[in-house]
Amino acid sequence: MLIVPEELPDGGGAFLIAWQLTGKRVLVVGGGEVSSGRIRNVLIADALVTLIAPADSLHPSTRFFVDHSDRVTYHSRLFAGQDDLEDVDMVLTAIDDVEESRRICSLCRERRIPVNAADIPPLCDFYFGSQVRRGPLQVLISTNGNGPKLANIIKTKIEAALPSNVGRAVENVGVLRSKLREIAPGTGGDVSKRRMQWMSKVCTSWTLDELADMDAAKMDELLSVGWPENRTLARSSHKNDSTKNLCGFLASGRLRSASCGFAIGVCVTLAMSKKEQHGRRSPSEWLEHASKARLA
Ligand SMILES: C[C@@]1(CC(=O)O)C2=NC(=C\c3[nH]c(c(CCC(=O)O)c3CC(=O)O)Cc3[nH]c(c(CC(=O)O)c3CCC(=O)O)/C=C3\N/C(=C\2)[C@@H](CCC(=O)O)[C@]3(C)CC(=O)O)/[C@H]1CCC(=O)O
Ligand SMILES: NC(=O)c1ccc[n+]([C@@H]2O[C@H](COP(=O)([O-])OP(=O)(O)OC[C@H]3O[C@@H](n4cnc5c(N)ncnc54)[C@H](O)[C@@H]3O)[C@@H](O)[C@H]2O)c1
Repeated sequence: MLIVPEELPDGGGAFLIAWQLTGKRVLVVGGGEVSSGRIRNVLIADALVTLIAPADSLHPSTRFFVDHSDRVTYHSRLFAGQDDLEDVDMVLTAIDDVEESRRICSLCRERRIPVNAADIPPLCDFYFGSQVRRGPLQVLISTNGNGPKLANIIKTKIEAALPSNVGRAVENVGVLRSKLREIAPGTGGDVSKRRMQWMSKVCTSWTLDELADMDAAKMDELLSVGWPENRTLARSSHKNDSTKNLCGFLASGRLRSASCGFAIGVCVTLAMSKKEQHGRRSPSEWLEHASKARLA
């Protein structure tokens, strides 16, 4: 829920976004080691790369991308001028010539093409950051130019703190969301609101391990039983078979008897004590715990 702010935010930060580059053309100028890192970063985002750099100066990893990726178009020469900027959506310079970087950046600015000049912050429209990637999970660590090495050190801490299955959990939630959109399509309005509320409930009531272990059958059950009845069938409340059937049955509202309330109470208590015993945490609880424990 959006709370009306009491004061304006402090400035001095950068705008953090997950820029979508699928099918966009990125020009990389320079073929050294830094260039190869840049190429890798934009290939991960499915960009189309044009590389301009003399062949005799290509770093082996840059050469590898030229030789193995059909998304990389290579020109063995120096940057020629504005014609090289035709139909380009983003420019990354990684050259050992600050004056030439300056010239390329000003040509880009004339065309309003976003540009990064490696290690020359005043010329950059955006900075690179240190990155953690686990499947579709992407964490960007930026010190906003204050300490790139520190960004790298913090990245290592975050990597060590993340559970190994976090990427799988995110992937599964993505699959579940797209399946949900198939059975409950539409943008905006009540259906969208209901979808968002239900997905939020699934993410908060299932543990990270459970989300990571969610298979196709479990997703189908969630969508065919949980979604219509607005329940999340959180596995922690029906892990063993005796409670599973009873709780599922009772909570579905199909059994109408005087014993109903008592039975549900027992199931919930059992499930809750089980949850406490194993100390399982939902992703949001886990993140809160991890940030306190590891980054303190
Ligand atoms: C994240 C990462 C991505 C990447 O570039 O690939 C990155 N630098 C990385 C490493 C790194 N860079 C440098 C060192 C040596 C130690 C040190 O100086 O601290 C190390 C550490 C190492 O090599 O281990 C030197 C350096 N970097 C910049 C300057 C110029 C200046 O500050 O004026 C100088 C000094 C040159 C000099 O002194 O002459 C500038 C920038 N570097 C940035 C990003 C942007 C700000 C990011 C942020 O603040 O978060 C920004 C502003 C522009 C940009 O390039 O986009 C990558 C981490 C990869 C990883 O995760 O391991
Ligand atoms: N951000 C970082 O982590 C980081 C780390 C090291 C260096 N750097 C900086 O990045 C830049 C590149 O570093 P590197 O180690 O890859 O350098 P490098 O010297 O290995 O490679 C430079 C490349 O640029 C090419 N080049 C030079 N002028 C060109 C032009 N006009 N047109 C096309 N290609 C041209 C060269 O032929 C070569 O392929 C340097 O300015 C360096 O200070 C950044």
